[in-house]
Amino acid sequence: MSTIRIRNVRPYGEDPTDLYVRDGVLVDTVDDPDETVDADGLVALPGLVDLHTHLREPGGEEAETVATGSAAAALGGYTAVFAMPNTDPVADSPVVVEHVWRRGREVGLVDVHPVGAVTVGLEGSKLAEMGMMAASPAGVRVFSDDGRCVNDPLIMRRALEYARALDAVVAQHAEDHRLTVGAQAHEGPVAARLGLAGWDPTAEESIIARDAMLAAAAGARLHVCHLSTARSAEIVRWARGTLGGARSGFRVSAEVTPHHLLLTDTAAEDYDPVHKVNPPLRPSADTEALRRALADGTVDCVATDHAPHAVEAKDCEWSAARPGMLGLQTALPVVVTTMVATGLLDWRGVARVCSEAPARVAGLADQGRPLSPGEPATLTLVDPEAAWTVRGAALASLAANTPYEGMEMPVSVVHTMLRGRWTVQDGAVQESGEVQGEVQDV
Ligand SMILES: NC(=O)N[C@@H](CC(=O)O)C(=O)O
Ligand SMILES: [Zn+2]
Ligand SMILES: [Zn+2]
Repeated sequence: MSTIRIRNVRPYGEDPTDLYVRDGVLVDTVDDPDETVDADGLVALPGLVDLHTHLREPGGEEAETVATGSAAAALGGYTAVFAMPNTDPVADSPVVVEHVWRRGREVGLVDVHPVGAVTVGLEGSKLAEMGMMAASPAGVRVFSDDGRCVNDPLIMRRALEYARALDAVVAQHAEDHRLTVGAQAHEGPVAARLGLAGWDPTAEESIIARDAMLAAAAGARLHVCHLSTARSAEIVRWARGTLGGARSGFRVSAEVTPHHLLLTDTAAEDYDPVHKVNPPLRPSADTEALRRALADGTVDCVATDHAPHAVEAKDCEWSAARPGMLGLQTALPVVVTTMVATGLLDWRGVARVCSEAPARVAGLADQGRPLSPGEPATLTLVDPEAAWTVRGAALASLAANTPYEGMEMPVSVVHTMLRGRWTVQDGAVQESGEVQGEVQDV
């Protein structure tokens, strides 16, 4: 492998320096590097890690594939993504998770870690082969029925007990489905005025409280997917403190999506299903509380919930449309808009919530690492001044369902590097077509 000098770069937005790479690892210095890149004051961050991505393969290849989703991820500054199992077939067995994992390695743009389903077919009634998925080459350590909630408390308890034994985490899509039958938008004055059936926030909050208690009793790790209300954050805070206390092994973590930090329920006023998402967009009091909870560490990290949908699934009346929106290429700029421009986080904080914390939640050893000698050369270089305008058709995803169409984003990802190899240079994907570096085998 080669040696690289990245000149005049600002790690975490701090003082300019040079970074050196040898054989995929950051080193103190290199004499006579094979390649020199002038970063011209770009901000360097550890490669971003997304705990919540829908890559749609297998079965949904009209909306996204491992290849197109990996390209979108790399362009967004990501070096690792967790692919949700609500595919067709569902990723509830070693054969499906291995397929996704192998495709990720073949594409080679980001580390693709399959999330295993908690229950067979996401049906909520019978536990999936969690142990077999954990033992497979895909080394599954995150389990979720995302898209659906593990609603049955006894199944959830058993899943948490297995997860604890496997040193894995259960990521819950917190939604009591009994409370959201037919729900279309956040239950409140906006939905009432628009004539859309309300999605009761208690459906989310009650499951988070219940799961925190089940996880504490099991001494297990629970991760809350796409937390969306102020009260949900309060419950996580309580679970960490009062409930957490002396219980060994118990830990609750939580993620918030960029769209729940920026957009509010009034977005539905245009009846454009591009704004339909699960959980629904909430009022501004919630968005603001979520920003504060992310800043103070109550919410650990940002996760995109990148949910590509084919035109047919979105180009229809609101109630018939599928929920979900694109996120990988707009996540970092939205975090800058909502958290950095508002003074809630600096670039160190962005590295924490977009890279270090998600890597820690998922137990990744070689992602979310400091930008220091001896660490993997896995990073992204961001131009903090380069604004761009979002065009769904120009994004790398096969689908175009971005809620930010025509919106100006304040920063641009310029280069992304995975273990010493450029996956993106000057905003363009560098195709590799082969497995690069070491992906954590088990
Ligand atoms: N978020 C969504 O609205 N949709 C997700 C499922 C999910 O994350 O619950 C999808 O798979 O499309
Ligand atoms: Zn979900
Ligand atoms: Zn999801």
